[in-house]
Amino acid sequence: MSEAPLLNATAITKTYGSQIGCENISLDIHEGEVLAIVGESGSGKTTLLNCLAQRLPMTAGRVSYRMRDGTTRDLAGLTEAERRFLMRTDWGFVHQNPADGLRIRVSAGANIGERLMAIGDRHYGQIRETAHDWLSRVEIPGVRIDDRPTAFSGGMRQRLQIARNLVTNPRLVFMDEPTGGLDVSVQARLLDLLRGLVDQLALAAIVVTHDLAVARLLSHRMIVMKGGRVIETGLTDRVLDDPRHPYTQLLVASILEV
Ligand SMILES: Nc1ncnc2c1ncn2[C@@H]1O[C@H](COP(=O)(O)OP(=O)(O)OP(=O)(O)O)[C@@H](O)[C@H]1O
Repeated sequence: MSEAPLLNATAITKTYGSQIGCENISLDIHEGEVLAIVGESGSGKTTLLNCLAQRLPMTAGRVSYRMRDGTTRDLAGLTEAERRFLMRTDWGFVHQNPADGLRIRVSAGANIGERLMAIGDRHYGQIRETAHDWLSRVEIPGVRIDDRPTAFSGGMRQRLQIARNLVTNPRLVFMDEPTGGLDVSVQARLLDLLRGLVDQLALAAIVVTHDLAVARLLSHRMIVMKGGRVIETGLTDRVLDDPRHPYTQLLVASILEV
């Protein structure tokens, strides 16, 4: 892992009127590191993720990012064009609902190809070949390349969304409950696939999940949120095997009882 963090967040707060979304959160993420954000419903996980990914304006705080050219930039200072370019190239965002991250009316191949075209690729044959290659990497048969995502199962759609995000070789991928809403057996397979891709590509990822098994399998480090605040943070195995905060102890115990 490189020493300077890829992304640094300092004292992030987001309020919705008088309602606190998340409060005074600071964190670092390094290249190739997977961070899980866990906590009960309403604890502020999605709010934090969306602030980090610049999808939601923060009430206070700062996010800086080490760009591909090596310079570290305060993301509030990016121009709209720079911000869009960053999101299309170096970042990915995997939504819980694949329909939010796909263009549902165009083919699977076009869903992948579109990201490549957005960064300037113009060679149709090459784009199609890359799309084909990515479909097989996410275990979608190449013969389905011209099918629309509407003809896919939930698991296939989610795998397509992942391919669409990874085709530009991002260094950081944000994921909001990537296995939520799928059958348990489909979840397990998707999680396996995700873990393989994250390893192979040495991706950094920030993964929101309420499922501690997802955190255990995917992440190196985790933060536990409650009421908009971080109440515990540490290496995933340490937090899950030896939780220190009473709330984390409760969270871990409730899973073990199931
Ligand atoms: N658009 C909004 N307007 C007002 N309050 C909001 C809005 N979005 C979130 N909140 C509030 O902010 C707090 C954090 O919500 P958030 O969705 O970030 O939690 P979460 O941990 O992601 O929950 P879940 O797991 O249910 O998605 C909650 O109290 C929620 O009601």
